[in-house]
Amino acid sequence: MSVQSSAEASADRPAAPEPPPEPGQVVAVRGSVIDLRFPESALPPLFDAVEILWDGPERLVAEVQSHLDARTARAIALQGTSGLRRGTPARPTGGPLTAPVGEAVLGRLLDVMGLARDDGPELPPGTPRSPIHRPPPSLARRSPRRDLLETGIKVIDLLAPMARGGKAAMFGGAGVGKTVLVMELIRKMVERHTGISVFAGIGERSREGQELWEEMKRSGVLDRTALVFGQMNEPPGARWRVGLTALTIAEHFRDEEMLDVLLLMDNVFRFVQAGAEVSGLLGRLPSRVGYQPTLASEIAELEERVASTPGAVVTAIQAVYVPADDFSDPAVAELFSHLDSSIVLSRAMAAEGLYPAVDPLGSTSSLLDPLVVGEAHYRLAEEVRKTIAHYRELQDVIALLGMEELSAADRLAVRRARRLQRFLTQPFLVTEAFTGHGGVSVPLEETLKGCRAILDGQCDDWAESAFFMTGTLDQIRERDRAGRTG
Ligand SMILES: Nc1ncnc2c1ncn2[C@@H]1O[C@H](COP(=O)(O)OP(=O)(O)OP(=O)(O)O)[C@@H](O)[C@H]1O
Repeated sequence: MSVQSSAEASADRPAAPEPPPEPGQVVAVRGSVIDLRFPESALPPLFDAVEILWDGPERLVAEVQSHLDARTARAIALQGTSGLRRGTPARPTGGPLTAPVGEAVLGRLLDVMGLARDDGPELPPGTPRSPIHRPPPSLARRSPRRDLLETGIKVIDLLAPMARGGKAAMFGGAGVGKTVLVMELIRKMVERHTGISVFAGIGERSREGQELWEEMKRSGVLDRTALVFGQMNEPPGARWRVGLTALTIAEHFRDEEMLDVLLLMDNVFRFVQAGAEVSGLLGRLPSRVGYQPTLASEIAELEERVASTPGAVVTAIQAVYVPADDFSDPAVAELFSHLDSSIVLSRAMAAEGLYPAVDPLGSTSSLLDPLVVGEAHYRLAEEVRKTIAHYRELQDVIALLGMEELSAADRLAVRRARRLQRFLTQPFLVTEAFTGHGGVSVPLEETLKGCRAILDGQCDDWAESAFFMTGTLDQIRERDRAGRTG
């Protein structure tokens, strides 16, 4: 019997396929944090995904966050880890987490991993996937747009105009109307938007996701929309990464299919909050107000990727929860700096029922510039702000001494400011069911005409109540007349 040397034997055989990556194993589990040990040559790089080969209720994937030594990685799980034991095998996937992209995701509701979470079938096996971590487009490839996007919402079009291809956010404390405003914008824009829409539901209630799904179905735009959810009942890892999954889907449509994208994110604060939870779980020292030390870079990592390129436009609308109504909160302050339009919702206005409770003085937009909106619009907006600001200054005096103590000029200013405040309210399409008022859309031209007329004193004698929750000046005139004759 002849014995072949091992070298001869391997020369005779055809080349063997690459062996699978060396499996590692779980060495510690603390909630969502998993420590994994690998052979030294197989330690996965930072941000790579590792599959935990367990027999738990669902697929378990973790993202590497740090290297404890040459063989041990610390990772954050994207699903629940309850029941996971030390010694469970784990295999690096050879790259970062990927999201399914393209045609197949339209009309579907997905989770952070891109798994279908609606009642439909799994995505087709050949669906292309893209890594969720990638750099933002270079400055040379960005094409900032300054085309006005008329929303039909008076106060926004007048004081914080939005841009097609820009980034806008609604800021506000709990229950002041962020979600209602985002839903209204979706209703108004999605139907006339010709591209596709991507919605990221980050850390909010599952019920809201369900309502949105129904809303999209009703308005017939679901087949042009992808919804990605990581809601408040999911682990921090899922809430932290779900925004990137949605962005990856949006980027594919922008870069590969050259389609305009409407990107909606509710709620970006929950992304920051999830990042803070992850940071704490990983044992990093907190920074200001307990936030993660990487707060600014995490926000930039998300926001910088929301960009328009010469081929296609990405218009982003975001909701931002403001904890304890504190606008100096570091996360909120950091987010402000990334936006074109910041729409601030005021609790005092919501308490008075002045919906949408958009604060005329706190809301800003880089588009409110004479070179973009024109000199007349710009001056009018400034005049509206000045009149309302003056009224606010006088409010304490009025509360203490009454209107009678004001000068005639101040009384007139108060009269006009109150009419302006009411003129800037309007009923929404999405609130028809519970307010009983039919929703209205007001063209910018009509908004400007109305404000001009109020400031010029043409409506000083009209009943104040006629201005509340209506549309154009003509409708208000009719209401006022009806009130007098009726
Ligand atoms: N434009 C509006 N017209 C009438 N009512 C409104 C309007 N906006 C908000 N509301 C009232 O305020 C409630 C809370 O609104 P919404 O859920 O949008 O707040 P939110 O800021 O998203 O709250 P949270 O931070 O708790 O999610 C609504 O259920 C509704 O009763």
